[in-house]
Amino acid sequence: MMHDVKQGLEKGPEAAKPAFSGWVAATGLVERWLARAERVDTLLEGLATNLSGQERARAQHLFYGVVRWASRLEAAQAGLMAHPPRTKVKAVLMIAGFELLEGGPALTAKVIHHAVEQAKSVASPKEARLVNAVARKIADRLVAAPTDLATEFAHPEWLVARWTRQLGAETTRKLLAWNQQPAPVYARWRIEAPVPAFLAPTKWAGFYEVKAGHWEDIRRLANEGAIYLQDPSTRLCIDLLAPQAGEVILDACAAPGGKSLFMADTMKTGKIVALDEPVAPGKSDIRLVRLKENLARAPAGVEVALIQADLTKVNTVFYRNLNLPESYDAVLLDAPCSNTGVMRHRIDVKWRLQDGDFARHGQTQLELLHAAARLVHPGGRLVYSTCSIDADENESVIKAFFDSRAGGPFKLEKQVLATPWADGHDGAGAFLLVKNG
Ligand SMILES: C[S@@+](CC[C@H](N)C(=O)[O-])C[C@H]1O[C@@H](n2cnc3c(N)ncnc32)[C@H](O)[C@@H]1O
Repeated sequence: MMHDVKQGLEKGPEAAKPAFSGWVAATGLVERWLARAERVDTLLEGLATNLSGQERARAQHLFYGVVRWASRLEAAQAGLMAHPPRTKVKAVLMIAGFELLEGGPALTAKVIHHAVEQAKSVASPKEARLVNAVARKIADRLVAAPTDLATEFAHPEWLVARWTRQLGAETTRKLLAWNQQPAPVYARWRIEAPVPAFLAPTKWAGFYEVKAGHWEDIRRLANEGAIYLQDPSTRLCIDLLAPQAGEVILDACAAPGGKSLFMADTMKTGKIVALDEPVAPGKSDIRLVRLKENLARAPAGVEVALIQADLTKVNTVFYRNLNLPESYDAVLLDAPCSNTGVMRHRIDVKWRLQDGDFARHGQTQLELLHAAARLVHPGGRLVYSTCSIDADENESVIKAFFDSRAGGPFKLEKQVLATPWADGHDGAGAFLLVKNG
């Protein structure tokens, strides 16, 4: 049977839905990722719904594994073939390579046999013979001990060099090893009801680790609003902001709304204005769709308003014209960032990131911070937060703010910097700035 590049992906409602295996679905995902550099989360959203829960989990596991280890898997097949294979065949070899890395030498024969059998249908019998010959050499290369951190942990060299300069080699190794581990799924429990047994308590109050094999239950609980899937690190900025009942709060970079909902759950009564920038032409509006869905789940006592605007371009008249407050008891600025604290979840970030991005983000973050600061009531609170572990996006932004005139009325009350290797969850930065009364 021949499949096209969309194997395992939805082709529209009219298309027949054959029951693909997770392995075959993973080949389709890897092929598209290799061919067009589509984002991992976008590709997964399109994964066929006719896969069983187990096969879906398998597809995701293999796809994530390949993306996590991409540079090492690419290096293992480099120069082994006289001509570059079709992307489909490269995808087969990369999945087999990941299984070889994961399973170790004891599984070599089994993994290669399976990959060859799959290649016969996914690609062609001739290409299956190529897979058979090449996969053996890949297996030999993958057992050889890597000589440097970037190769060993499949990260870009420049990023490893940057972290080594900032953190030292030992901590960088811990961070790299952390990033390469499959991430547990965490749920924040939102309702007054007994927590089901497939949610295991964690040391972070209100957060539970989802046990494997319960995806349908999780989907149902999320749809019912009993849980919200988010990492325990998300609590840090909310704890600093400490939303109070009856307050009027601006979530200045709100989409997809995980923290808006967290604040609404914490305050139980009051008002949240959730702002995020308009969707650029040709871009997906999925984050705003999710924001709307999440705001709709806020407790009844919390009034919510959603606005699409560029925070840096609107002034108080804009809010007044919308009948919204011109200043707020508290403002959360959860700024766009490099995502270096969440690379265990956002597995393709490292392949997109560039060295210059840190300075670029820092500049944007400072502009956003200036804009957010203008919207804080006298005596009000402003929390600046990122999911970055980089000082250029955390301490340096706060320092530049206090070095400017806009920082004058504010005092830095408290700051939290979470790092995965020390805290055991995603990395994050959060800074509480209080405005003079
Ligand atoms: C880290 S995300 C926010 C995540 C969100 N707080 C949550 O917990 O779900 C940063 C957000 O900032 C938004 N953003 C970036 N620049 C903006 C701007 N100039 N004005 C408003 N929103 C902006 C992005 O669209 C993105 O949704």
